[in-house]
Amino acid sequence: MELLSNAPVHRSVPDRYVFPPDKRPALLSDDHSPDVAFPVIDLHGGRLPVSDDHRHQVAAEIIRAGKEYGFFQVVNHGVGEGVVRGFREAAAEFFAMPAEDKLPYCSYDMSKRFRLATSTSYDRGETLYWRDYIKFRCYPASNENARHWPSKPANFTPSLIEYSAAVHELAQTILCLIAEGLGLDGGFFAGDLSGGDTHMSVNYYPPCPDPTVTMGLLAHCDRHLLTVLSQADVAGLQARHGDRWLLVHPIPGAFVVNFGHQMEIVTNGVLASAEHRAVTNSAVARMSVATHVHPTDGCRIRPASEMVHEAMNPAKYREFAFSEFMEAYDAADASREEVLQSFKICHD
Ligand SMILES: O=C(O)CCC(=O)C(=O)O
Ligand SMILES: [Fe+2]
Repeated sequence: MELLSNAPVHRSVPDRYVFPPDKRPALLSDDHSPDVAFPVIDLHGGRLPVSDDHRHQVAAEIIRAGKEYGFFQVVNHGVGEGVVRGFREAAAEFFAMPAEDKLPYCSYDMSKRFRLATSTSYDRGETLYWRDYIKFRCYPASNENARHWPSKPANFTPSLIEYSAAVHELAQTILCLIAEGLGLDGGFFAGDLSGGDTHMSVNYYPPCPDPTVTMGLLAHCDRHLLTVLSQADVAGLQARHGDRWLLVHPIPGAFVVNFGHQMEIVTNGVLASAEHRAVTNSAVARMSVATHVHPTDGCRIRPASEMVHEAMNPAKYREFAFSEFMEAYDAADASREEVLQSFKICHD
């Protein structure tokens, strides 16, 4: 496997990374226009605000942002700066290791519990994406999960344990606020809907000599319930809003939050999962750390009864086990419409 993180610095983009013009990342909109910034929500330290009024206000902000964009950023979220920095540094050190140290982890076998690869497994076309990544289960830090984590660099495991526990707590707080904002019981998403092992993707995009002809990551929706992503201070993430791709402007220290397919299905379409993708830049390497909250494999997924009204708003999706969705997602190469097709109920 040819890793970008071990390649010599490229002076031009090799042909195998050059996309045909219709697949290149031209922004469909003016991303500088001030009216299209994704909402930034202050979480007041990350614990659930105690006063009901205050909590309702934050919950309402989240639902407003979620309905309009499917993406928002959170600040003052309670995850310590040092915790984020600690894991980001360890992950960056991992990508910087010599090829021979990384070789044992290289694999395209999606069942591997810790794997390093380049490009993506979801686009079987010839062109490669300008990206290396690691994927693994990051929480809980059980023996079953932790024994697959790399022993080098030495600070990888301790910093991951701290980071994942803090992001897990933040995700649960956000899920609680989402539930309350939708008029559901605060614990609605606790339990099986968010109780699967949490997965992590760390994406590494080295500087690219010509970002206009390459892509970092293909357009996709996340397959699980909720994503909490750190992109630090380097831009590259774009989210679809209507027919436009908008840049998610980096705010140092903030987390980007977006909904996966399961959130869209459980809320019967109210909180839709937005497509997103990553573009490259020529100046600096970019690293994003995406934490994906999963249902348990056997969890039965269906639109919540509170979100369904037989006459006015019938269920848009049939019931299924989460593991069935995972298989359909792989088979559909992550294409939003194709994957949802086999779970939709037609009402006409
Ligand atoms: O690099 C990014 O900002 C996007 C990563 C992403 O969408 C993912 O890992 O699912
Ligand atoms: Fe994603």
